[in-house]
Amino acid sequence: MMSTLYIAGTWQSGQGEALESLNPVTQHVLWAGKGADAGQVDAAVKAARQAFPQWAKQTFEQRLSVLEAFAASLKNHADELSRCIGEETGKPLWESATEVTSMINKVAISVQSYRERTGEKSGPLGDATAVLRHKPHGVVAVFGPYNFPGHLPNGHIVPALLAGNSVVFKPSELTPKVAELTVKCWIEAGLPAGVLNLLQGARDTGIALAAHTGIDGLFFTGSSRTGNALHQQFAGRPDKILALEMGGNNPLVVDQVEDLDAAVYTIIQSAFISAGQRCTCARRLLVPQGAWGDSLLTRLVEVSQSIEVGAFDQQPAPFMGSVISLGAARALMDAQEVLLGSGAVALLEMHQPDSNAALLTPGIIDVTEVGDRLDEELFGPLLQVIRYADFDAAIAEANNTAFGLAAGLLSDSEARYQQFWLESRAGIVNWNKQLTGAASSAPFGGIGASGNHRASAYYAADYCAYPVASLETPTLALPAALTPGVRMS
Ligand SMILES: NC(=O)c1ccc[n+]([C@@H]2O[C@H](COP(=O)([O-])OP(=O)(O)OC[C@H]3O[C@@H](n4cnc5c(N)ncnc54)[C@H](O)[C@@H]3O)[C@@H](O)[C@H]2O)c1
Ligand SMILES: O=CCC[C@H](NC(=O)CCC(=O)O)C(=O)O
Repeated sequence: MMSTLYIAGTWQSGQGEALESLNPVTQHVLWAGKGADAGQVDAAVKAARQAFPQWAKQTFEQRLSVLEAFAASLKNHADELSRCIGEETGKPLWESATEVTSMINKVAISVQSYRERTGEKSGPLGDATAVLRHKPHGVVAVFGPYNFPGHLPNGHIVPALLAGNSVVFKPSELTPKVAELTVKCWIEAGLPAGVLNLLQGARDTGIALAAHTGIDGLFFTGSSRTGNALHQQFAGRPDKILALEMGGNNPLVVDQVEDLDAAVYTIIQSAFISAGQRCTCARRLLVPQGAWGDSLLTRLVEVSQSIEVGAFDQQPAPFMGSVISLGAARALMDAQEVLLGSGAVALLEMHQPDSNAALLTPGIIDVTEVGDRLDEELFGPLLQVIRYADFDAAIAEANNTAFGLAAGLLSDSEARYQQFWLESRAGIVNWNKQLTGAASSAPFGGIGASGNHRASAYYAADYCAYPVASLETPTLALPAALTPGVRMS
Protein backbone atom coordinates (compact mmCIF):
# COMPACT_ATOMS: atom_id res chain seq x y z
CA MET A 1 0.00 0.00 0.00
CA MET A 2 1.37 3.44 -0.93
CA SER A 3 2.33 5.69 1.98
CA THR A 4 0.50 8.93 1.36
CA LEU A 5 0.25 10.66 4.71
CA TYR A 6 3.04 12.17 6.78
CA ILE A 7 2.15 12.19 10.45
CA ALA A 8 4.53 12.65 13.40
CA GLY A 9 7.55 12.24 11.15
CA THR A 10 6.39 8.96 9.59
CA TRP A 11 4.94 8.15 6.19
CA GLN A 12 1.87 5.95 6.44
CA SER A 13 -0.93 4.63 4.24
CA GLY A 14 -4.23 6.43 4.23
CA GLN A 15 -7.25 4.64 5.68
CA GLY A 16 -9.81 6.87 3.95
CA GLU A 17 -11.19 7.06 0.44
CA ALA A 18 -9.14 6.16 -2.64
CA LEU A 19 -7.73 9.09 -4.61
CA GLU A 20 -6.08 9.44 -7.98
CA SER A 21 -4.47 12.38 -9.64
CA LEU A 22 -4.47 12.49 -13.42
CA ASN A 23 -2.54 14.38 -16.06
CA PRO A 24 -5.43 16.56 -17.32
CA VAL A 25 -4.37 16.21 -20.95
CA THR A 26 -3.36 12.55 -21.28
CA GLN A 27 -5.49 11.21 -18.37
CA HIS A 28 -2.48 9.16 -17.21
CA VAL A 29 -2.51 8.37 -13.50
CA LEU A 30 0.25 10.38 -11.80
CA TRP A 31 -0.46 9.49 -8.18
CA ALA A 32 -2.78 7.01 -6.50
CA GLY A 33 -3.40 6.33 -2.86
CA LYS A 34 -5.83 6.73 -0.04
CA GLY A 35 -6.75 9.84 1.88
CA ALA A 36 -6.87 10.20 5.65
CA ASP A 37 -9.81 8.96 7.68
CA ALA A 38 -11.07 10.71 10.82
CA GLY A 39 -8.69 8.75 13.08
CA GLN A 40 -5.69 9.85 11.01
CA VAL A 41 -6.89 13.46 11.05
CA ASP A 42 -6.97 13.18 14.82
CA ALA A 43 -3.48 11.63 14.89
CA ALA A 44 -2.07 14.45 12.73
CA VAL A 45 -3.56 17.17 14.95
CA LYS A 46 -2.22 15.39 18.06
CA ALA A 47 1.23 15.07 16.48
CA ALA A 48 1.23 18.78 15.67
CA ARG A 49 0.11 19.58 19.22
CA GLN A 50 2.90 17.50 20.69
CA ALA A 51 5.53 19.08 18.46
CA PHE A 52 4.31 22.65 19.00
CA PRO A 53 5.94 23.65 22.34
CA GLN A 54 9.46 22.60 21.30
CA TRP A 55 9.16 24.29 17.91
CA ALA A 56 7.72 27.49 19.40
CA LYS A 57 10.51 27.57 22.00
CA GLN A 58 13.26 27.53 19.40
CA THR A 59 14.80 30.89 18.64
CA PHE A 60 13.70 32.72 15.52
CA GLU A 61 17.17 32.09 14.06
CA GLN A 62 16.89 28.34 14.68
CA ARG A 63 13.56 28.19 12.91
CA LEU A 64 14.87 30.40 10.14
CA SER A 65 17.80 28.05 9.49
CA VAL A 66 15.31 25.23 8.79
CA LEU A 67 13.33 27.51 6.48
CA GLU A 68 16.48 28.48 4.61
CA ALA A 69 17.37 24.80 4.24
CA PHE A 70 13.86 24.30 2.82
CA ALA A 71 14.48 27.05 0.25
CA ALA A 72 17.77 25.35 -0.66
CA SER A 73 16.01 22.00 -1.00
CA LEU A 74 13.39 23.57 -3.30
CA LYS A 75 16.22 24.97 -5.43
CA ASN A 76 17.84 21.53 -5.63
CA HIS A 77 14.58 19.94 -6.70
CA ALA A 78 13.34 22.85 -8.82
CA ASP A 79 13.22 20.95 -12.11
CA GLU A 80 11.47 17.93 -10.59
CA LEU A 81 8.97 20.15 -8.80
CA SER A 82 8.26 22.32 -11.88
CA ARG A 83 7.64 19.21 -13.91
CA CYS A 84 5.37 17.80 -11.24
CA ILE A 85 3.33 21.05 -11.08
CA GLY A 86 3.07 21.11 -14.89
CA GLU A 87 2.05 17.47 -15.11
CA GLU A 88 -0.54 17.63 -12.36
CA THR A 89 -2.13 21.02 -13.15
CA GLY A 90 -1.53 21.26 -16.89
CA LYS A 91 0.47 24.51 -16.58
CA PRO A 92 3.19 24.99 -19.19
CA LEU A 93 6.68 24.30 -17.86
CA TRP A 94 7.78 27.96 -18.13
CA GLU A 95 4.91 28.88 -15.84
CA SER A 96 5.34 26.09 -13.32
CA ALA A 97 9.01 27.14 -13.05
CA THR A 98 7.83 30.61 -11.98
CA GLU A 99 5.65 28.96 -9.32
CA VAL A 100 8.69 27.20 -7.86
CA THR A 101 10.62 30.49 -7.87
CA SER A 102 7.76 32.12 -5.92
CA MET A 103 7.95 29.28 -3.39
CA ILE A 104 11.68 29.80 -2.91
CA ASN A 105 11.33 33.59 -2.62
CA LYS A 106 8.54 33.21 -0.06
CA VAL A 107 11.09 32.38 2.65
CA ALA A 108 13.04 35.66 2.42
CA ILE A 109 9.90 37.76 2.00
CA SER A 110 8.26 36.10 5.03
CA VAL A 111 11.31 36.87 7.16
CA GLN A 112 11.14 40.52 6.15
CA SER A 113 7.41 40.61 6.79
CA TYR A 114 7.70 38.82 10.16
CA ARG A 115 10.27 41.36 11.33
CA GLU A 116 8.36 44.37 10.04
CA ARG A 117 4.83 43.38 11.03
CA THR A 118 5.16 41.00 13.96
CA GLY A 119 8.65 41.47 15.29
CA GLU A 120 9.59 42.94 18.64
CA LYS A 121 9.39 46.61 19.67
CA SER A 122 10.05 48.30 22.98
CA GLY A 123 10.28 51.76 24.51
CA PRO A 124 10.05 53.50 27.87
CA LEU A 125 6.59 54.05 29.35
CA GLY A 126 6.63 55.83 32.71
CA ASP A 127 8.96 53.91 35.03
CA ALA A 128 8.61 50.70 32.99
CA THR A 129 9.38 49.43 29.52
CA ALA A 130 6.54 48.76 27.10
CA VAL A 131 7.35 45.74 25.01
CA LEU A 132 5.44 44.34 22.05
CA ARG A 133 6.16 40.73 21.09
CA HIS A 134 4.23 38.10 19.14
CA LYS A 135 3.39 34.50 19.88
CA PRO A 136 2.30 31.68 17.58
CA HIS A 137 -1.29 30.44 17.82
CA GLY A 138 -0.42 26.77 18.18
CA VAL A 139 -1.66 24.15 15.72
CA VAL A 140 -2.94 25.55 12.43
CA ALA A 141 -4.58 23.74 9.54
CA VAL A 142 -3.62 24.85 6.02
CA PHE A 143 -5.95 24.14 3.08
CA GLY A 144 -4.64 24.56 -0.44
CA PRO A 145 -6.27 25.02 -3.86
CA TYR A 146 -5.30 23.16 -7.03
CA ASN A 147 -4.39 26.13 -9.20
CA PHE A 148 -1.15 26.98 -7.34
CA PRO A 149 -0.59 23.70 -5.50
CA GLY A 150 2.93 24.67 -4.44
CA HIS A 151 2.97 28.45 -4.06
CA LEU A 152 -0.32 29.15 -2.29
CA PRO A 153 -0.23 26.59 0.55
CA ASN A 154 3.43 27.57 0.87
CA GLY A 155 2.25 31.16 1.39
CA HIS A 156 0.52 30.01 4.60
CA ILE A 157 2.94 27.27 5.70
CA VAL A 158 6.18 29.30 5.53
CA PRO A 159 5.01 32.26 7.66
CA ALA A 160 3.11 29.93 10.02
CA LEU A 161 6.22 27.85 10.73
CA LEU A 162 8.44 30.91 10.95
CA ALA A 163 6.17 32.34 13.65
CA GLY A 164 6.45 29.07 15.62
CA ASN A 165 3.16 27.31 14.79
CA SER A 166 2.94 23.66 13.92
CA VAL A 167 0.92 22.78 10.84
CA VAL A 168 -1.48 20.16 9.49
CA PHE A 169 -1.56 20.55 5.71
CA LYS A 170 -4.53 19.35 3.61
CA PRO A 171 -3.74 19.99 -0.05
CA SER A 172 -6.24 19.87 -2.88
CA GLU A 173 -7.23 16.31 -3.74
CA LEU A 174 -6.47 17.22 -7.37
CA THR A 175 -2.79 17.90 -6.70
CA PRO A 176 -1.52 15.41 -4.10
CA LYS A 177 1.78 14.76 -5.86
CA VAL A 178 2.97 18.38 -5.67
CA ALA A 179 2.09 18.41 -1.95
CA GLU A 180 4.01 15.20 -1.35
CA LEU A 181 7.13 16.55 -3.10
CA THR A 182 6.92 19.80 -1.14
CA VAL A 183 6.71 17.94 2.17
CA LYS A 184 9.74 15.86 1.13
CA CYS A 185 11.66 19.12 0.73
CA TRP A 186 10.70 20.08 4.30
CA ILE A 187 11.89 16.71 5.54
CA GLU A 188 15.18 17.14 3.66
CA ALA A 189 15.50 20.55 5.33
CA GLY A 190 15.45 18.89 8.76
CA LEU A 191 12.06 20.08 10.03
CA PRO A 192 11.45 18.23 13.32
CA ALA A 193 8.87 15.43 13.35
CA GLY A 194 5.27 16.54 13.93
CA VAL A 195 5.88 20.22 13.07
CA LEU A 196 4.39 19.71 9.61
CA ASN A 197 1.93 16.90 8.94
CA LEU A 198 0.43 16.03 5.57
CA LEU A 199 -3.13 14.75 5.24
CA GLN A 200 -4.13 13.82 1.72
CA GLY A 201 -7.85 13.65 1.12
CA ALA A 202 -10.86 15.30 -0.43
CA ARG A 203 -13.84 17.12 1.06
CA ASP A 204 -14.50 14.66 3.91
CA THR A 205 -10.92 14.88 5.14
CA GLY A 206 -11.21 18.68 4.93
CA ILE A 207 -14.45 18.69 6.90
CA ALA A 208 -12.94 16.44 9.59
CA LEU A 209 -9.83 18.61 9.90
CA ALA A 210 -11.76 21.89 9.99
CA ALA A 211 -14.08 20.44 12.66
CA HIS A 212 -11.25 19.15 14.85
CA THR A 213 -11.34 20.92 18.20
CA GLY A 214 -7.56 20.59 18.53
CA ILE A 215 -6.72 23.20 15.90
CA ASP A 216 -6.18 26.81 16.91
CA GLY A 217 -6.61 28.22 13.44
CA LEU A 218 -7.30 27.50 9.81
CA PHE A 219 -5.68 29.21 6.82
CA PHE A 220 -7.62 28.57 3.64
CA THR A 221 -7.12 29.38 -0.02
CA GLY A 222 -9.85 28.16 -2.33
CA SER A 223 -13.31 28.81 -3.62
CA SER A 224 -15.82 31.17 -2.12
CA ARG A 225 -18.25 28.30 -1.65
CA THR A 226 -15.88 26.29 0.55
CA GLY A 227 -14.66 29.42 2.34
CA ASN A 228 -18.24 30.31 3.21
CA ALA A 229 -18.89 26.82 4.56
CA LEU A 230 -15.80 27.14 6.75
CA HIS A 231 -16.87 30.57 7.95
CA GLN A 232 -20.21 29.15 9.03
CA GLN A 233 -18.47 26.24 10.72
CA PHE A 234 -16.30 28.69 12.68
CA ALA A 235 -19.22 30.90 13.70
CA GLY A 236 -19.29 31.30 17.46
CA ARG A 237 -15.61 30.34 17.73
CA PRO A 238 -13.82 33.66 18.24
CA ASP A 239 -11.00 31.71 19.89
CA LYS A 240 -9.94 30.25 16.51
CA ILE A 241 -8.24 32.30 13.84
CA LEU A 242 -9.64 31.86 10.36
CA ALA A 243 -7.98 33.33 7.26
CA LEU A 244 -9.97 32.95 4.04
CA GLU A 245 -8.47 33.73 0.63
CA MET A 246 -11.22 33.17 -1.93
CA GLY A 247 -12.20 33.84 -5.51
CA GLY A 248 -13.32 36.88 -7.47
CA ASN A 249 -15.41 38.09 -10.38
CA ASN A 250 -12.78 40.62 -11.35
CA PRO A 251 -13.51 43.57 -13.64
CA LEU A 252 -11.00 45.09 -16.05
CA VAL A 253 -12.19 48.45 -17.37
CA VAL A 254 -10.76 49.65 -20.67
CA ASP A 255 -10.83 53.35 -21.44
CA GLN A 256 -10.02 54.65 -24.92
CA VAL A 257 -6.22 54.36 -24.92
CA GLU A 258 -3.55 55.34 -27.43
CA ASP A 259 -1.76 52.00 -27.59
CA LEU A 260 -4.38 49.47 -28.64
CA ASP A 261 -1.94 46.56 -28.86
CA ALA A 262 -0.63 47.22 -25.36
CA ALA A 263 -4.25 47.09 -24.15
CA VAL A 264 -4.86 43.80 -25.98
CA TYR A 265 -1.68 42.22 -24.59
CA THR A 266 -2.54 43.32 -21.05
CA ILE A 267 -6.08 41.95 -21.39
CA ILE A 268 -4.73 38.58 -22.56
CA GLN A 269 -2.26 38.39 -19.67
CA SER A 270 -5.12 39.24 -17.32
CA ALA A 271 -7.74 36.85 -18.68
CA PHE A 272 -5.97 33.85 -20.15
CA ILE A 273 -2.75 33.21 -18.21
CA SER A 274 -2.92 29.85 -16.42
CA ALA A 275 -5.87 29.08 -18.73
CA GLY A 276 -7.85 31.60 -16.71
CA GLN A 277 -7.29 29.67 -13.48
CA ARG A 278 -5.96 32.45 -11.28
CA CYS A 279 -8.09 34.07 -8.63
CA THR A 280 -6.94 37.44 -10.00
CA CYS A 281 -7.87 36.75 -13.62
CA ALA A 282 -10.07 39.32 -15.34
CA ARG A 283 -13.52 37.75 -15.73
CA ARG A 284 -15.41 40.81 -16.95
CA LEU A 285 -13.97 43.14 -19.57
CA LEU A 286 -15.69 46.52 -19.63
CA VAL A 287 -15.34 48.15 -23.04
CA PRO A 288 -16.66 51.53 -24.20
CA GLN A 289 -19.52 51.48 -26.68
CA GLY A 290 -18.67 52.84 -30.12
CA ALA A 291 -16.12 52.43 -32.88
CA TRP A 292 -12.96 52.47 -30.74
CA GLY A 293 -14.36 49.75 -28.47
CA ASP A 294 -15.30 47.72 -31.56
CA SER A 295 -11.75 47.93 -32.93
CA LEU A 296 -10.28 46.91 -29.56
CA LEU A 297 -12.47 43.81 -29.53
CA THR A 298 -11.64 42.96 -33.14
CA ARG A 299 -7.92 43.09 -32.35
CA LEU A 300 -8.42 41.18 -29.06
CA VAL A 301 -10.20 38.37 -30.89
CA GLU A 302 -7.55 38.32 -33.62
CA VAL A 303 -4.65 37.98 -31.16
CA SER A 304 -6.50 35.58 -28.83
CA GLN A 305 -7.17 33.28 -31.78
CA SER A 306 -3.44 32.91 -32.24
CA ILE A 307 -2.74 31.92 -28.60
CA GLU A 308 -0.93 28.59 -28.40
CA VAL A 309 -2.73 26.06 -26.21
CA GLY A 310 -1.06 22.76 -25.43
CA ALA A 311 0.27 20.16 -23.04
CA PHE A 312 2.53 21.33 -20.21
CA ASP A 313 5.68 20.01 -21.89
CA GLN A 314 4.82 20.86 -25.50
CA GLN A 315 7.65 22.43 -27.50
CA PRO A 316 7.62 25.21 -28.59
CA ALA A 317 5.95 26.15 -25.32
CA PRO A 318 2.27 27.09 -25.37
CA PHE A 319 0.97 30.19 -23.57
CA MET A 320 -1.97 28.30 -22.13
CA GLY A 321 -2.03 24.79 -20.74
CA SER A 322 -5.13 22.83 -19.84
CA VAL A 323 -7.66 23.43 -17.12
CA ILE A 324 -7.40 21.12 -14.14
CA SER A 325 -9.64 18.26 -15.24
CA LEU A 326 -12.08 16.99 -17.83
CA GLY A 327 -14.86 17.77 -15.35
CA ALA A 328 -13.73 21.41 -15.07
CA ALA A 329 -13.49 21.67 -18.88
CA ARG A 330 -17.01 20.30 -19.28
CA ALA A 331 -18.42 22.63 -16.63
CA LEU A 332 -16.87 25.63 -18.40
CA MET A 333 -18.22 24.54 -21.77
CA ASP A 334 -21.66 24.14 -20.18
CA ALA A 335 -21.45 27.60 -18.59
CA GLN A 336 -20.61 29.10 -21.98
CA GLU A 337 -23.57 27.31 -23.53
CA VAL A 338 -25.93 28.63 -20.86
CA LEU A 339 -24.68 32.19 -21.43
CA LEU A 340 -25.02 31.86 -25.19
CA GLY A 341 -28.54 30.57 -24.65
CA SER A 342 -29.32 33.60 -22.47
CA GLY A 343 -28.49 36.28 -25.01
CA ALA A 344 -24.67 36.36 -24.96
CA VAL A 345 -22.89 36.74 -28.30
CA ALA A 346 -19.73 34.74 -29.00
CA LEU A 347 -16.94 37.00 -30.24
CA LEU A 348 -14.59 34.05 -30.01
CA GLU A 349 -16.21 30.84 -28.89
CA MET A 350 -14.29 28.70 -26.41
CA HIS A 351 -13.71 25.18 -27.75
CA GLN A 352 -12.56 21.87 -26.36
CA PRO A 353 -10.84 20.39 -29.42
CA ASP A 354 -10.56 16.89 -27.90
CA SER A 355 -13.22 15.69 -25.45
CA ASN A 356 -10.61 13.42 -23.80
CA ALA A 357 -8.24 16.28 -22.94
CA ALA A 358 -8.92 19.25 -20.64
CA LEU A 359 -7.53 21.73 -23.17
CA LEU A 360 -9.75 24.72 -23.91
CA THR A 361 -9.14 27.49 -26.39
CA PRO A 362 -9.68 31.10 -25.18
CA GLY A 363 -13.27 32.30 -25.24
CA ILE A 364 -14.59 35.87 -25.43
CA ILE A 365 -18.33 36.42 -25.20
CA ASP A 366 -20.32 39.62 -25.10
CA VAL A 367 -22.84 39.36 -22.25
CA THR A 368 -24.09 42.96 -22.38
CA GLU A 369 -27.57 41.85 -23.40
CA VAL A 370 -27.82 39.02 -20.86
CA GLY A 371 -30.42 40.01 -18.31
CA ASP A 372 -29.70 39.18 -14.64
CA ARG A 373 -26.10 38.23 -15.20
CA LEU A 374 -24.97 35.73 -12.58
CA ASP A 375 -22.29 37.06 -10.26
CA GLU A 376 -20.12 33.96 -10.24
CA GLU A 377 -16.51 33.12 -10.90
CA LEU A 378 -16.04 31.08 -14.08
CA PHE A 379 -12.60 29.67 -13.33
CA GLY A 380 -11.22 29.19 -16.83
CA PRO A 381 -10.37 30.91 -20.13
CA LEU A 382 -13.77 32.50 -20.73
CA LEU A 383 -13.82 36.29 -20.74
CA GLN A 384 -17.16 38.12 -20.56
CA VAL A 385 -17.39 41.48 -22.31
CA ILE A 386 -19.77 44.21 -21.15
CA ARG A 387 -20.10 47.38 -23.20
CA TYR A 388 -20.53 50.63 -21.26
CA ALA A 389 -21.86 54.08 -22.18
CA ASP A 390 -19.69 56.32 -19.99
CA PHE A 391 -16.99 56.09 -17.33
CA ASP A 392 -19.38 56.38 -14.37
CA ALA A 393 -21.40 53.48 -15.79
CA ALA A 394 -18.18 51.49 -16.18
CA ILE A 395 -17.28 51.97 -12.53
CA ALA A 396 -20.80 51.07 -11.43
CA GLU A 397 -20.61 47.90 -13.53
CA ALA A 398 -17.13 47.07 -12.15
CA ASN A 399 -18.57 47.26 -8.62
CA ASN A 400 -21.63 45.24 -9.58
CA THR A 401 -20.35 42.14 -7.79
CA ALA A 402 -20.39 40.68 -4.31
CA PHE A 403 -16.70 39.81 -4.74
CA GLY A 404 -13.84 42.26 -4.32
CA LEU A 405 -10.51 40.68 -5.13
CA ALA A 406 -9.00 42.55 -8.08
CA ALA A 407 -10.03 45.41 -10.35
CA GLY A 408 -8.07 47.16 -13.07
CA LEU A 409 -8.18 50.14 -15.36
CA LEU A 410 -6.43 50.60 -18.70
CA SER A 411 -6.44 54.34 -19.33
CA ASP A 412 -4.16 57.16 -20.41
CA SER A 413 -5.85 59.49 -17.94
CA GLU A 414 -4.49 59.84 -14.43
CA ALA A 415 -7.65 61.66 -13.35
CA ARG A 416 -9.73 58.66 -14.42
CA TYR A 417 -7.43 56.34 -12.50
CA GLN A 418 -7.83 58.50 -9.40
CA GLN A 419 -11.60 58.28 -9.76
CA PHE A 420 -11.41 54.52 -10.37
CA TRP A 421 -9.13 54.02 -7.36
CA LEU A 422 -11.47 56.00 -5.11
CA GLU A 423 -14.71 54.42 -6.27
CA SER A 424 -13.76 50.79 -7.02
CA ARG A 425 -14.07 48.15 -4.32
CA ALA A 426 -11.30 45.55 -4.35
CA GLY A 427 -8.16 44.54 -2.48
CA ILE A 428 -6.04 44.92 -5.63
CA VAL A 429 -6.56 47.95 -7.88
CA ASN A 430 -4.19 48.26 -10.85
CA TRP A 431 -3.61 50.94 -13.46
CA ASN A 432 -2.32 49.92 -16.91
CA LYS A 433 -0.95 46.65 -15.52
CA GLN A 434 -2.32 43.16 -15.83
CA LEU A 435 -4.59 41.99 -13.01
CA THR A 436 -2.63 38.78 -12.51
CA GLY A 437 0.88 38.36 -11.10
CA ALA A 438 0.43 40.07 -7.75
CA ALA A 439 3.65 40.60 -5.79
CA SER A 440 4.44 38.60 -2.66
CA SER A 441 5.97 41.78 -1.24
CA ALA A 442 2.49 43.35 -1.01
CA PRO A 443 -0.59 42.29 0.95
CA PHE A 444 -2.85 40.02 -1.07
CA GLY A 445 -6.53 39.65 -0.29
CA GLY A 446 -9.97 40.80 -1.22
CA ILE A 447 -13.05 42.26 0.35
CA GLY A 448 -16.69 41.18 0.07
CA ALA A 449 -17.09 37.54 -0.88
CA SER A 450 -13.36 37.29 -1.69
CA GLY A 451 -12.07 37.06 1.86
CA ASN A 452 -12.56 37.77 5.54
CA HIS A 453 -10.24 40.75 5.91
CA ARG A 454 -7.15 38.68 6.58
CA ALA A 455 -4.94 39.54 3.66
CA SER A 456 -2.22 37.07 2.81
CA ALA A 457 1.21 37.34 1.10
CA TYR A 458 3.11 40.17 2.87
CA TYR A 459 0.42 40.41 5.56
CA ALA A 460 0.27 36.65 6.22
CA ALA A 461 2.52 37.30 9.23
CA ASP A 462 -0.43 39.10 10.85
CA TYR A 463 -2.63 36.02 11.05
CA CYS A 464 0.23 33.67 11.95
CA ALA A 465 0.89 35.22 15.37
CA TYR A 466 -0.93 37.22 18.02
CA PRO A 467 0.46 40.33 19.70
CA VAL A 468 1.41 40.33 23.37
CA ALA A 469 1.81 43.77 24.95
CA SER A 470 3.84 43.86 28.17
CA LEU A 471 4.74 46.49 30.72
CA GLU A 472 7.97 45.35 32.31
CA THR A 473 10.33 46.44 35.04
CA PRO A 474 12.80 44.22 36.93
CA THR A 475 12.06 45.83 40.31
CA LEU A 476 8.68 45.82 41.97
CA ALA A 477 8.37 49.19 43.74
CA LEU A 478 5.67 51.43 45.17
CA PRO A 479 4.84 54.38 42.93
CA ALA A 480 5.92 57.84 44.08
CA ALA A 481 2.26 58.85 44.55
CA LEU A 482 -0.46 56.43 45.66
CA THR A 483 -3.98 56.63 44.21
CA PRO A 484 -6.55 58.31 46.46
CA GLY A 485 -8.30 56.01 48.91
CA VAL A 486 -5.44 53.53 49.34
CA ARG A 487 -3.34 53.75 52.55
CA MET A 488 -0.16 51.70 52.73
CA SER A 489 0.64 52.65 56.35
N1 LIG B 1 -7.74 34.60 -3.04
C1 LIG B 1 -6.76 33.75 -3.25
O1 LIG B 1 -5.65 33.94 -2.75
C2 LIG B 1 -6.95 32.54 -4.12
C3 LIG B 1 -5.82 31.94 -4.65
C4 LIG B 1 -5.97 30.79 -5.43
C5 LIG B 1 -7.23 30.26 -5.68
N2 LIG B 1 -8.31 30.89 -5.16
C6 LIG B 1 -9.64 30.36 -5.47
O2 LIG B 1 -9.65 28.96 -5.30
C7 LIG B 1 -10.58 28.36 -6.19
C8 LIG B 1 -9.93 27.21 -6.92
O3 LIG B 1 -9.45 26.27 -5.99
P1 LIG B 1 -10.22 24.93 -5.58
O4 LIG B 1 -11.24 24.60 -6.60
O5 LIG B 1 -9.16 23.95 -5.25
O6 LIG B 1 -10.98 25.39 -4.25
P2 LIG B 1 -11.92 24.47 -3.30
O7 LIG B 1 -12.63 25.41 -2.42
O8 LIG B 1 -12.69 23.50 -4.09
O9 LIG B 1 -10.86 23.62 -2.46
C9 LIG B 1 -9.89 24.21 -1.62
C10 LIG B 1 -9.55 23.24 -0.50
O10 LIG B 1 -10.66 23.06 0.37
C11 LIG B 1 -10.98 21.66 0.50
N3 LIG B 1 -12.42 21.54 0.70
C12 LIG B 1 -13.40 21.48 -0.23
N4 LIG B 1 -14.63 21.46 0.36
C13 LIG B 1 -14.40 21.51 1.70
C14 LIG B 1 -15.25 21.57 2.85
N5 LIG B 1 -16.58 21.56 2.76
N6 LIG B 1 -14.66 21.66 4.08
C15 LIG B 1 -13.33 21.70 4.20
N7 LIG B 1 -12.48 21.65 3.14
C16 LIG B 1 -13.01 21.57 1.92
C17 LIG B 1 -10.47 21.06 -0.79
O11 LIG B 1 -10.28 19.67 -0.65
C18 LIG B 1 -9.20 21.85 -1.01
O12 LIG B 1 -8.13 21.37 -0.21
C19 LIG B 1 -11.04 29.49 -7.10
O13 LIG B 1 -12.27 29.93 -6.64
C20 LIG B 1 -9.98 30.56 -6.90
O14 LIG B 1 -10.43 31.86 -7.17
C21 LIG B 1 -8.21 32.00 -4.38
O1 LIG C 1 -4.79 32.32 -8.02
C1 LIG C 1 -4.58 33.17 -7.19
C2 LIG C 1 -3.24 33.75 -6.90
C3 LIG C 1 -2.73 34.46 -8.07
C4 LIG C 1 -1.42 35.19 -7.93
N1 LIG C 1 -1.25 35.86 -6.67
C5 LIG C 1 -0.16 35.75 -5.90
O2 LIG C 1 0.76 35.00 -6.16
C6 LIG C 1 -0.13 36.62 -4.65
C7 LIG C 1 1.21 36.75 -4.03
C8 LIG C 1 1.49 35.74 -2.98
O3 LIG C 1 0.57 35.04 -2.51
O4 LIG C 1 2.68 35.64 -2.59
C9 LIG C 1 -1.51 36.21 -9.05
O5 LIG C 1 -1.92 37.35 -8.77
O6 LIG C 1 -1.21 35.86 -10.18
